[in-house]
Parts: sequence; structure tokens; C-alpha cells
Amino acid sequence: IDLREVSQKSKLHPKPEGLALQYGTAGFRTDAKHLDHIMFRMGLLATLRSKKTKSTIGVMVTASHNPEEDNGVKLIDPMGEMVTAVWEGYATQLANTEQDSLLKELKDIIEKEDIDMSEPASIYVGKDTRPSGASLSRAVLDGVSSLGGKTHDYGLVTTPQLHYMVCCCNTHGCYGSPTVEGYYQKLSQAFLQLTQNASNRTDDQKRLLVDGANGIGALKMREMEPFLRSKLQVVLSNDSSSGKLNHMCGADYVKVQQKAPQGMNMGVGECCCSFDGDADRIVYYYTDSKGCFHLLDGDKIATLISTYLKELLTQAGLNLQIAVVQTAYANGSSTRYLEDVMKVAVCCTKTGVKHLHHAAQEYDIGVYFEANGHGTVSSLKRAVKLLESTINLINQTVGDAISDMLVIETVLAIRGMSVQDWHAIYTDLPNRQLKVTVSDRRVIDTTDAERRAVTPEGLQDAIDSLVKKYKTARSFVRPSGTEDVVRVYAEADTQENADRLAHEVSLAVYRLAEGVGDEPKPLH
Ligand SMILES: CC(=O)N[C@H]1[C@@H](OP(=O)(O)O)O[C@H](CO)[C@@H](O)[C@@H]1O
Ligand SMILES: [Mg+2]
Repeated sequence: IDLREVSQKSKLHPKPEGLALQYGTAGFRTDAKHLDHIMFRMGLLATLRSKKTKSTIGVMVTASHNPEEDNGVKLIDPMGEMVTAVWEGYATQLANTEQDSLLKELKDIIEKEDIDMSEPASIYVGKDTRPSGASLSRAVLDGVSSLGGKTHDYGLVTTPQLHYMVCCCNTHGCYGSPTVEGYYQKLSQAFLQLTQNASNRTDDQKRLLVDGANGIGALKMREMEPFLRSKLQVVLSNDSSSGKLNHMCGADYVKVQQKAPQGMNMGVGECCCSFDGDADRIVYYYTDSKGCFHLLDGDKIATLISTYLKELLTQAGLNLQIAVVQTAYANGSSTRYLEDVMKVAVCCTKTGVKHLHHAAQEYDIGVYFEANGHGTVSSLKRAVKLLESTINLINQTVGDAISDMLVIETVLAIRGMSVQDWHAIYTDLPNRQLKVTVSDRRVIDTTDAERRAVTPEGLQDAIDSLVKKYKTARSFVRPSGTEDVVRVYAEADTQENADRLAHEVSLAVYRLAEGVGDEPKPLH
């Protein structure tokens, strides 16, 4: 194998000594300053993956909901899915190898996977709006070309758009045409077709305020608008590239803070939604006449969509198995509603859409959403004509804010529901998410889809006895896969109790993870 070019070019992308990073929940993420060598190496790895699978592979440069100064990278597999766990392992190995053993590490992977290096390779590359994206995506291209791979640089795209392109390419056009116009055309045609009979929709109901998180989603929404032919009137805010990405706005801010983003001019009862920094998450919300804020998160979205699909199946007399996949963060009320009232099967997986996606594929129709609004519908294998347009509206490869938004608007239109009707389906249990900083978050290990802590010793017992003090309470902790923090989640009968429980559990985490009794500082 001729790795001379890799050897030369890798010198232009040196690894800072001692820096170790993990391929986390959604790829590598950290301060953009430390990522150049990671990008080059992910270009190399994507090329190997492409040769191995004899397909096009995607490389997306993004740090999603994280601060503007951060960046990151994720690899996209042939069908638009996240790369497999084994290859995530290679990614971590390759990323952490010191400069002088890079070639050896590459050869190891080539050997282990028995890769025919004479195969051609094709890599699609995209990036979000972060200033560091330009030079980092060039480093990816450098990696690919040093192994002789071909690249197509899509430039600024949302993460789900790149997933879509990869899937289109590898299915030879069956999924759509691999261009942004192809994407807009596919989604908007399905939307217009499905909503054409929902004629009693008022102009107010056609209006949707969209918070673009000052990111790529805003840009792409503006491009898509003409395709929607005023059937959906999108009012964009936080759509300037001069505004700071994800700062006091975007889906993660709205979900975790449980309040409206800044920079949005919301009228009473108006239907609003927020994307995250790479537009793969969406949450809805409105404020009522008393100024109260009401959030419709991923759990509410999963409920709306699965209820609608179940109705379609009944109408069509189809005996297909439908299920909703959630994570430990799903509000207890949503799980109860789906199982007890809707009689829909619910299953729980670890955090990260790659886990939900695989679980969803076990069913004829799998609706999966993380509570934070990251999700989609998958596996519409045996469904028939009636579902065809609905399927076209859905980006089945990965969670996609724009496509999800159109699906939601369609279901609301067809069922004549307002955002308030939708909100009333069930009442969320008050909840709170906190972050605790500890010196090594890896001391926390979990089981049962992250709902129980195995280590440090005594932590789960401490959580259990704190939870017992409250009514309808639940709490769990897990190390984040995208930030250097431990996440704490709690829900209880009142907001005060949820806040108190989250705080108490944070204290226990700090005490047991650090082995000391100091006061921690839980952050919102
Ligand atoms: C509690 C939470 O919202 N966690 C998020 C967050 O992962 P962490 O591993 O919790 O940092 O980022 C992931 C990628 O966007 C997303 O899939 C996940 O749901
Ligand atoms: Mg995201």
C-alpha cells in the first residue's frame, strides 16, 4: 500500500501531543482550535470506509447546539445512517494516535477490515455556518485526496441535508436527487399534496415563527421558502450570520431553559419553533394570554406523529406494527400516554439518535424522537399508497428539523388542530436538567438505557432515596457524550420539587464522583 502522500500531507495537519478525544454521542466535538488533525484523519477514515462499503460516505463538519467557538465532525454511512460502533472505535483510535504512528494505525485498520485499496472512493463533505468550518473542511478534503479519493464539497448544508445527499447517491436516485433543490422539491411537493385538502386552515394557522438559532437552518429555510408557495408562511428570526450561533436561542436553549429564545417577536398564542445549530433538532412552543410559556418537545412531536400514523393504518385496515422509541429523557407523561391511552408500543434506548434509529428499525413503523426534538420516522417498509406522500415528506435517514416541521404542519392541518390542541394531548411532568462538572466524568457508568448508575458505588442508592422523597418523581445521571459534564435529569409533581430533586442529585453526583463533600456548582 502506498501511503507516501498521507505521510507528507499529515505533516501539514499535526496532532498536538497528548490531546485525546473520543468519538462521542454524535462524533468528535471540542474547541475548533484543536480539530485540524482530527479533520484530516476523518478524511482518511471516510475514504477507507468508502472503499470498504463500495459506496459514498459523508463527512459533516458541525458542532450542532454547542457554542460557536466549538466545532466537530461526524461520519455518515451509505444509507445516510450514523457510522457503526466498530468504525466509531477506529475513529477514536486514529484520532488519538501520535503523529509518528499514524501510518501504522491506518495499515492496521486496512488489514483488519481487509480493505481493497484499489477500489475507488467517493466522499461528500458539508459544513455548518461556524467560521472555523472553511479551514476544517479543507483539512477533510486533504485527507481524502491523500488516499486518492474523490470528493464533492456541498459547502454550507444542514446535517440532515448531507445525510439525504449520501442516501440519494447510494440508492442511485431512488430516494431523490442529490442536490439541495432535489431536497426542497421532494419535501415541498409532498407537503403541498398532503395539505391541499386542509382548506379550512386560516392564515393565522399557516403562519409559523421559526427561530433559526443564527445558523445554517435559517439560511436553508430562506432558500426553501419559495418552494412552499405561501402554503406555509414562515417568519424567520435569529437568522443573521452576524448574530451569535446558538447564543440565547435555538432548540437546545429553549428545551433546557424552558423559555422562549431571545430575538423572537411572539404574539399571544402564535405557533413558534426553534432549530438547533445544524438543523437536526426542532421544538415547538407558544405563550398564552397570561404570558405562560408552553413547550412542545420531541416527546410531544413523537406523540403527534405516531397518533396520526396509527389512525392512517386503521383507516387503511393495515395491520402494521407501530412503535415509539424514546430515551431516559422522555417525559414520564408521554410514555404513559402512548402506552396506556394510545396503546402504542414504547421502547427506551441510550441517548443519541444512532441508538434510537436502530431500535426503530425493528418495527414496521418506528417513530423516534429524543426529548430535545432530534428524531424522525423510520422503517416504513410495508406501508402502502396512503402513506406514500407522508413518507416523501420524511427524511428517513436522520432527524431533520425542516422535514419534521413540514410533517408537523401537515398533521396539524389535516387534523384541524391548533398548537394548543396539540399541547393539550397530555400534560408534561415538571422537570429539570442540570450539568455538573467533575474532574473525570468517566467514573460514572450506567445501565438499563442509562436509567441507572452502576458506578461510583452508592450513587444509585443515593438517587433512589432522594427520589423516594417526592411524588411521581424520577431522576438519572449520565456522562455527556458531547460536553465535559455529567448531566442530571429529574422530574416530579411540581417544578419546585423537580428543581430541588435535580439539585440534590447534583450534590450526590459531585460528592460521590469526587469522593469529597465540597459544594458543587450545578449549571443550567
Ligand atoms: C440530554 C441531551 O439533550 N443530549 C444530547 C446531546 O448528547 P450528550 O451525550 O447528552 O451530550 O447531544 C446529542 C447530539 O446532538 C443528542 O443526540 C443528545 O440527545
Ligand atoms: Mg444538532
